[in-house]
Amino acid sequence: MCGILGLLLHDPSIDAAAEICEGLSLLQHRGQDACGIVTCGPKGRFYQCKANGMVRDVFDSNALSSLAGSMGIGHVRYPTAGSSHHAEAQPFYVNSPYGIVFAHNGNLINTASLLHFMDATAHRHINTSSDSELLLNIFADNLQKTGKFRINEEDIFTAIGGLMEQCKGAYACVAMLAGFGIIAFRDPNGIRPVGMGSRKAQGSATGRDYLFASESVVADASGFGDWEDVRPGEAVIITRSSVTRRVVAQPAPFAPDIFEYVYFARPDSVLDGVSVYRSRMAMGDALAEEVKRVLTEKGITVDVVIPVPDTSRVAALNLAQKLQLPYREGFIKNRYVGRTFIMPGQQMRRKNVRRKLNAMALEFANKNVLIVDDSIVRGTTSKEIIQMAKDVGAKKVIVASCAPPIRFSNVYGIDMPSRSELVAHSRNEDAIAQAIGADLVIFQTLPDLISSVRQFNPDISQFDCSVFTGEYVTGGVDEEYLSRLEHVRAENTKSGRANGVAEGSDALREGRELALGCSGPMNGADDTIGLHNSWKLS
Ligand SMILES: O=P(O)(O)OC[C@H]1O[C@H](OP(=O)(O)OP(=O)(O)O)[C@H](O)[C@@H]1O
Ligand SMILES: NC(=O)CC[C@H](N)C(=O)O
Ligand SMILES: [Mg+2]
Repeated sequence: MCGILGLLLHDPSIDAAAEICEGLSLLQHRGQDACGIVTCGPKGRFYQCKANGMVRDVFDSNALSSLAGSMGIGHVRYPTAGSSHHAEAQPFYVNSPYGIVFAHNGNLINTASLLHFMDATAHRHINTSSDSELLLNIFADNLQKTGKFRINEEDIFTAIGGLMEQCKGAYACVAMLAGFGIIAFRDPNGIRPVGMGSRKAQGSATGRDYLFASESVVADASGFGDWEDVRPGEAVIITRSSVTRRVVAQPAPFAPDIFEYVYFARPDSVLDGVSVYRSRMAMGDALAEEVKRVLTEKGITVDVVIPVPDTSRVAALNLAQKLQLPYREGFIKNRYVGRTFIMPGQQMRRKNVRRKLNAMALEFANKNVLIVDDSIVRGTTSKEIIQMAKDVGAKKVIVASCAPPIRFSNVYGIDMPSRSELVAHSRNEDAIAQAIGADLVIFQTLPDLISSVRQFNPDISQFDCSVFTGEYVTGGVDEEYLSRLEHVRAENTKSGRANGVAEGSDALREGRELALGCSGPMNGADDTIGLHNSWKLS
């Protein structure tokens, strides 16, 4: 998952960079590997700063002060395609036509054919293995076809409509055209979120500032109101004089990814009209019923409910209240360690669960504990914390998951391409419990998960639940595709090790070279591309 952001301030004399940076820090939970900002300043010039690292590490006041201009876009990255090389940090830039910068959340599934089209027909060079660079070049190629000296909104809608015909997969995107404005669009199934808000501009009676962001939390924090989701298949173009929006895609089923509500999004965000917080409370309520049923059936009693910080807290509290059981924060989280699931490499993830969570013996000793987590994916977290709970004297450890068993690859922006790394793949519940060392594991049912979210917006008729069902709403993901994906991941893991590259290092992201090939960046660092870099790329 990545976070995207676009900002256009009404007053051209105010710089947007500091506020974009603030916004990106509110989206940090969506991507910890790399981040970047590009602004557009006087004479339509772009100024960029992007690098590997967290927002607080990449941007300091010097970097921000050299990002001139009252409009800009930003990105936090969690790679799913290509590698984690800094050359794939976003936003991406192309100088032709018009000067475009671009940032993407999601993942394309037809990169191989798009790459061939770029090479054989469009004759555009793709310099990295990132699917986002490819997406940008499809957009640029479509704009180029207008052949115009200056373009207008109609041309942009046509270009994005064309892109939506060509590109398959998940994409929520923001773009900026030099001296023109900012643009957001969302794939026809609306798999990934992006919304927009506005506020009264400082010192102006009628002027307004505009924001695009992956999540509404950014709008809340910076005083933007009138939050609205960009609709599936819709493009929104904001210039200093107008806001124009249009659905440019052929109708397709609206299917936002349900995993945003389970894990990815911040609880204080509202996505597609659903409060993430409320949906997690509902997940806890529904899971309580399932836990009660299973515990009664098995004749097991539980003494205490313990959440796995952070994401499961909301659901665990509701579950405990529903079951009238004590709720205890038995695991204390080191606030300086980020999310472990989105860290690169299994070794790093495993090590960081231990660094991040500490079990308080007092809350575990001689008790039957019910540990609640939002999801069990690779089982990295559960395996470690169950051992920790046992080490401090827990009698029985039962694990309850707010999500059903995850048995299938994600191809829409979560880095889970290979089924074999999922602990629930080819395992029933007893085998999962055994694999993670639990006495019992209880999963939410899929209908209960869906109704926990859908009850807050019945207009959402379906969700992308592919990680639970293996059904992919975009089509184009068959056994051959998935096997190839798994093969590529296995090969890359092997070759990374063979080259002596440490797991989790910059040079290796297991298996992310899907379809785009492995051509490295031509120039090593992006400061050769003609932008005004405020920061030397690491
Ligand atoms: O089974 P796994 O592969 O371990 O993945 C699932 C775990 O990873 C996530 O936690 P993470 O530490 O990323 O974030 P959080 O602090 O927001 O819970 C998620 O909340 C689960 O705890
Ligand atoms: N998680 C995402 O949204 C990733 C975006 C893009 N596919 C990349 O790898 O950079
Ligand atoms: Mg967690």
